[in-house]
Amino acid sequence: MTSHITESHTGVTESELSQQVRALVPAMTAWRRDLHQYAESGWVEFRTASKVAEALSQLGYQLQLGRDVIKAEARMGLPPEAVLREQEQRALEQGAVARWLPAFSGGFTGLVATLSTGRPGPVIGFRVDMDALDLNEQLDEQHRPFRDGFASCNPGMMHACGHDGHTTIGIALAQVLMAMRDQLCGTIKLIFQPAEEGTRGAKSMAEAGVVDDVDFFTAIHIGTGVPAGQLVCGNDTFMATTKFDVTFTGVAAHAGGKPEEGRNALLAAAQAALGLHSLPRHSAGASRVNVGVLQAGSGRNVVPSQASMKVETRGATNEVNEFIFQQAMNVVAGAAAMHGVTHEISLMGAAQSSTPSAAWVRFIHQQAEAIPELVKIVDRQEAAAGSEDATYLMERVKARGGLASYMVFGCDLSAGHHNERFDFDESVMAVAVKTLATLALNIRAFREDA
Ligand SMILES: O=C(O)C[C@H](NC(=O)Cc1c[nH]c2ccccc12)C(=O)O
Repeated sequence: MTSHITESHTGVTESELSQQVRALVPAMTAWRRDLHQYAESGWVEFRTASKVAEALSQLGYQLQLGRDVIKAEARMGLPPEAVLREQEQRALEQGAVARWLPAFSGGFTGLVATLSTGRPGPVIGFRVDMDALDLNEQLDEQHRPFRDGFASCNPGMMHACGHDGHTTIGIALAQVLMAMRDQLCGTIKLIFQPAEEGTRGAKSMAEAGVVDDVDFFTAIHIGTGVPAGQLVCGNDTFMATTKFDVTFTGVAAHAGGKPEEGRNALLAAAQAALGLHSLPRHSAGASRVNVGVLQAGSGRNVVPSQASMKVETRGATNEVNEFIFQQAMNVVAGAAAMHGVTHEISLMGAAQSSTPSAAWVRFIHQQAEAIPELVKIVDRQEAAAGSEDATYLMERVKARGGLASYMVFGCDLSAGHHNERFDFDESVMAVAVKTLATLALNIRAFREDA
């Protein structure tokens, strides 16, 4: 760990950093709107990742790409091969930087950019995510991205969770830190992650070892209901979650003439959906179940032989989620048995719960006090629980003796996350860049027992 570092505060003035960031505001807006317009869902962020690679390589960062930062077998919820190929081609047509694409081909759309200062000091890791949601953007004049001509041009893909902002923050942070590298020590690692939605990407980056040398780690999010001007230094409300698909396979038959020869997959799925939503709870904390998709059958007079469901379980702790998930497996198997059909389960995504490191949260809190735009700084929030696969990276850092956190930068939103009218006040990006740069510039001042 890094508590032995005793050099004094770097004395970086807020105004110098402010100037750097202010100069980048027009570029940040342009970046964000470009990424918003060419929204790419999880594992197909070919254009996005290539643009990030091009920008950071030009800045002089050392890059690790694709398979070097993503463990193939640990990826979850990957689209079919044909979709990956088609989306890569589309990215090329939409201006992806061709020379980087081979590294990302086949669903390896992540990268890590490293700045080694050459001066002794800790490794600081910042994680941003790059993927859009599977959602059609609202196309009307009331929605600013449409009005101002930067609504998504990719059907069924929309940045409705702010990851276009996160990616932009990562790029701008890279610029600021490179410009101020003489005032930095140690090593900065900027982690650009694919497929956060559905909690599918982070595990593969954790298992590739991208944070194994990281002493101080934070992931970030904007919005999530936190008011503008507010910073949450150590968000700790993430639920553990398991995402899975179920397919039921029965036997089709004449619904009038020989129904007894059929095995009804639709009824098995319906039975399972009701059973899943009536699972017993756990005394150790909150839990959730959601059957988000159920599709079955092929025709009115045919006993349905096929059904599929997309399901998620969540729990306040890993233990609660595991309990709910195991119950869910029993329900699915039971429903299949009732109707004499077979079933298959595919794991599509997962995340853990994780608690930020108290000493690092304290440091973030102290450093954030110097950012004038932050009018309220809190360590944690009681919030409607969501999930985050950055928890895999947090847990990996902590398991190796590093400190980890998850910061949320509040901002005004036009609609809730995952809504087709979602948009955010872009000024939050500069605030985030300033705050994260401050952490890196002042890391020498960190004290375990401060
Ligand atoms: O499980 C997922 O697919 C991830 C997705 N994650 C988010 O929406 C991020 C998120 C939700 N709630 C919060 C609160 C703070 C930061 C980030 C978030 C979710 O919970 O559905």
